Amino acid sequence: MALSTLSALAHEKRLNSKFVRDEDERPKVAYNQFSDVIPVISLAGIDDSAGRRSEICRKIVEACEDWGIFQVVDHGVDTTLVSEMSRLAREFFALPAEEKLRFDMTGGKKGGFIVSSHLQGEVVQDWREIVTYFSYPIRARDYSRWPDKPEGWMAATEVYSEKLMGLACKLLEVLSEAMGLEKEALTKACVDMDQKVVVNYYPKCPQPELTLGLKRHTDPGTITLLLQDQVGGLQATRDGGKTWITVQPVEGAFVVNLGDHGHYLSNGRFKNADHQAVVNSNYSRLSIATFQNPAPDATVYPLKIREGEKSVIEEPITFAEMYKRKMSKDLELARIKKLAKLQQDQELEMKSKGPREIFA
Ligand SMILES: O=C1C[C@@H](c2ccc(O)c(O)c2)Oc2cc(O)cc(O)c21
Ligand SMILES: O=C(O)CCC(=O)C(=O)O
Ligand SMILES: [Fe+2]
Repeated sequence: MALSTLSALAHEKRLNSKFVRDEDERPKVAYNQFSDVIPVISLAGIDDSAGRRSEICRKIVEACEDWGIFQVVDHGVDTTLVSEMSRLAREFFALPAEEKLRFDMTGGKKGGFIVSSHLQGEVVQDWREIVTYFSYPIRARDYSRWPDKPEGWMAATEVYSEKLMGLACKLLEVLSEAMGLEKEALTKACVDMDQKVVVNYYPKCPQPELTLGLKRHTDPGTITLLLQDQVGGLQATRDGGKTWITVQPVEGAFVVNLGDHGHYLSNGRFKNADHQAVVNSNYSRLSIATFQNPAPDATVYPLKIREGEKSVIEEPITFAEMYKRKMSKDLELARIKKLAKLQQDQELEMKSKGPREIFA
């Protein structure tokens, strides 16, 4: 059975088996057990080179070296626009299934609505619905894949995309300077920057301890700006998934995280944040991720290799190739995991049966 939306499953008592994760992948920390280790940085005064700028830049760079994640407030994106975006996004997910499915993107359509994972071939499903649209470069926009409901959504998303592109470029300027390069170095390395907006909706979940809203990953692109509501669920790890922290939601803030491209361009100096989203049975949750990616044919190679360092990348490759390799690696890992699980189940079955039953 193909999944249409999660609404029906959300009302069941037990979690549908398609969403049940292996024990090692299940949440280790609650969605609302917040940590304050991820810094919240005010950008007020960032354009004033004689004033607070150097202090702000220092904090941003420290956070990128430490976790690859920080939050920004006083970022200059209008608060009314931000709350309009959240309100309209929530209204979209509250539409009847057939309205959302008018934008169904199964079968590889570029943008629209889909349930769960974007990775075909994943064995276990993520407990989320998404609506996504490609906003930059402007010439590549396909408005027929942008939802036309609720009213006002399209106009709000256009302005939102433009403002977030501006904020992302400003943050990349800070990181370029920290690498001892010209301000535009990172944006230039993206050639013609792509932007993709993914709105994640995580319905209430009957057994949240068995599943994830979005499995552990690093974002592939340069930098991601995430707007989250006050529920909580975004988690990060710095030790390969042994321990996790839940990011404290801050009203009106953007969570900023670096992706693989940002990590490689800095030759590993800036971390690509390793993160996931957990769900809960009390509240549904909404987050809006704005991915800033390089153009597919942009070259991926460190912009600066410090003395005594080796490049983290063997040879220059295109972003399209980097993305393809990441996807195949993710799928290969999923395949190995599935095989290992099958084998383990078979061994358990053999052990539970006596030799007479097996050879009978
Ligand atoms: O949905 C996501 C999450 C994330 C991601 C990308 C690639 C992976 O292999 C992975 O495990 C997670 O970043 C994204 C980047 C995009 O451009 C689109 C997405 O839908 C996503
Ligand atoms: O919803 C969240 O908190 C995380 C979303 C995310 O990591 C993503 O969309 O890539
Ligand atoms: Fe992510």
